[in-house]
Amino acid sequence: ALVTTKEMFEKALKSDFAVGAFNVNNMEIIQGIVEAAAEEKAPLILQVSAGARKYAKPAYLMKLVEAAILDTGLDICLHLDHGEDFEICKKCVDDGFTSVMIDGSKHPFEENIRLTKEVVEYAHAHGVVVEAELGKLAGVEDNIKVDQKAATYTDPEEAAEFVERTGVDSLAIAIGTSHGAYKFSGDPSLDFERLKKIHEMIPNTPLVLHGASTVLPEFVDKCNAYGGSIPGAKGVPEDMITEAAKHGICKVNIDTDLRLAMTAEVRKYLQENPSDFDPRKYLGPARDAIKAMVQHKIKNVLKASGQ
Ligand SMILES: O=C(COP(=O)(O)O)N(O)CCCOP(=O)(O)O
Ligand SMILES: [Zn+2]
Repeated sequence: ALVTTKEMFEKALKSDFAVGAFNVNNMEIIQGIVEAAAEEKAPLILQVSAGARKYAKPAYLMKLVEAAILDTGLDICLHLDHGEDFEICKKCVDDGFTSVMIDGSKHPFEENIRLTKEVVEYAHAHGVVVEAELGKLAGVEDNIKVDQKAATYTDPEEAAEFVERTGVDSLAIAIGTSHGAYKFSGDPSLDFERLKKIHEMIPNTPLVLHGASTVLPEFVDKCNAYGGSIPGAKGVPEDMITEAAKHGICKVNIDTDLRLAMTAEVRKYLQENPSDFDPRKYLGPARDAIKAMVQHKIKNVLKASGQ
């Protein structure tokens, strides 16, 4: 069935695992992710950004997720990723999403609170949970661009006041991650001291980590070997994600690692099979690559198998 994150986050908050939140925008990506979660018997969040809604059209995405539930019997949370304003959050609540993010992190503190409260009121009235964001991620990813200088990490005291005043169900925090494939110019590092302080201040609030892709070198190399060019791409080491799940992180956003796995596979297939032109020939292996990546994340990084 379509479920909220309430139950899965209650469990994740008490244990050392985190729930994978994977971005979707087409059939093969949804199928690959869902098959992996079904095999791992793991809790699952499928998340749709504004860009994905524009790309695939809301009706298609909703029906694909309903089909996934019909096909597997899985409980799945359908989540709006980075909702910019009340309107898109309302639209998704009305469309049947079970969770929405209102990302007010680019606004001043008081405006972020006002906007988040407005969404919480509407969503809760319809049985939908809300994720908000405090602190700014750096980095670039489609519509999500934050100038490095303005990137400021989450303040633990502000986080406590924010959660108290908004009633939000989960909080996305900034502790050094950023969207996309170029997260660090130097050595990767997360501010674990800050994470522990935030978790101490709001121990009952599930925390969310955006920009949590590892940008696995194996897939960067594979992309580059078959016509790609993404030198210097670097993400968050997987052991840091596993560690973060021990200190309040309950939801881990992963998009870039899926993109790399899928793109590497398509590049490889097309280069090795110049006479093929049946999309099933390369979208099939791409789907398998998504499934393998998600299974790896659930099993070895999020430790969410069987949860
Ligand atoms: O946190 C993440 C992904 O982090 P990652 O890049 O480390 O996978 N997200 O919220 C995904 C944002 C995707 O937005 P868009 O569809 O506009 O490109
Ligand atoms: Zn994000």
